[in-house]
Amino acid sequence: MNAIAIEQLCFAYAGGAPVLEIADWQVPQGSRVFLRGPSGSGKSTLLNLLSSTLVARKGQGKVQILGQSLSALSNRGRDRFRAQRIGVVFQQFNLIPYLSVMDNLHLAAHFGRGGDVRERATHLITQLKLPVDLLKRPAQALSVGQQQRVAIARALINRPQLLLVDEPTSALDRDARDAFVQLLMENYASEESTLIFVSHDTTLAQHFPVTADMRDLNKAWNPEATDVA
Ligand SMILES: Nc1ncnc2c1ncn2[C@@H]1O[C@H](COP(=O)(O)OP(=O)(O)OP(=O)(O)O)[C@@H](O)[C@H]1O
Repeated sequence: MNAIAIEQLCFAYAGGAPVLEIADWQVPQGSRVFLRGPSGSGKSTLLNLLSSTLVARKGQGKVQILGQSLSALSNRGRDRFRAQRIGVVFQQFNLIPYLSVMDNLHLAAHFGRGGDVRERATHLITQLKLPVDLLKRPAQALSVGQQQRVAIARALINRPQLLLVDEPTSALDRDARDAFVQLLMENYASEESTLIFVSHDTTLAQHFPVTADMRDLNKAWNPEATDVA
């Protein structure tokens, strides 16, 4: 099965010209894809459509995730689908600062598949090489690197089949970036799990068997209309 199947997508923000046009893009389950592209080429818009934070309206084409058409779901159905099947690590980690690490993980699990959250949280934190007593600390009392690991734990707590990662490494130095990608790969390895990793840092592409470039994928991208990073 494909983890992602896009057909005739032509997405515009309200009142604007199309910013994302993808005729056909399929990502088989189990793929690990490095997604690159200049600033403004539509990477975040694409990730938001894949996570169903944005939805292609009628006539804007088809986005299917794990065989499910996202526009066929109600808002509530999409929220449930996202919580149960998709994990995200976005640029801001979006941890709730005053809640403990455990409560942040509990909150994510509450909207997901359930099960023994405490045991799974402890297991993930250990796997991510963090001390277990960190679970009791408020998220705001952690270093940036620790918050990043907790954001990975939160994304993995519901055992997502699709993981979307958007440049969480931009604040880190080169060695820390490589370590982050390695950590992700080690902790998110199964034949069913699909990873889409967006970054400007092309040196990270070496960790991925497949690279996709928005300049090829997005026919609406016009380099003259946007600033190029
Ligand atoms: N909320 C929005 N409303 C209107 N236009 C938007 C909105 N968000 C993004 N755009 C436009 O959509 C296009 C693609 O932007 P997007 O943020 O997806 O690119 P990106 O490749 O992620 O860029 P960056 O690498 O700088 O984050 C740009 O022209 C941008 O100005």
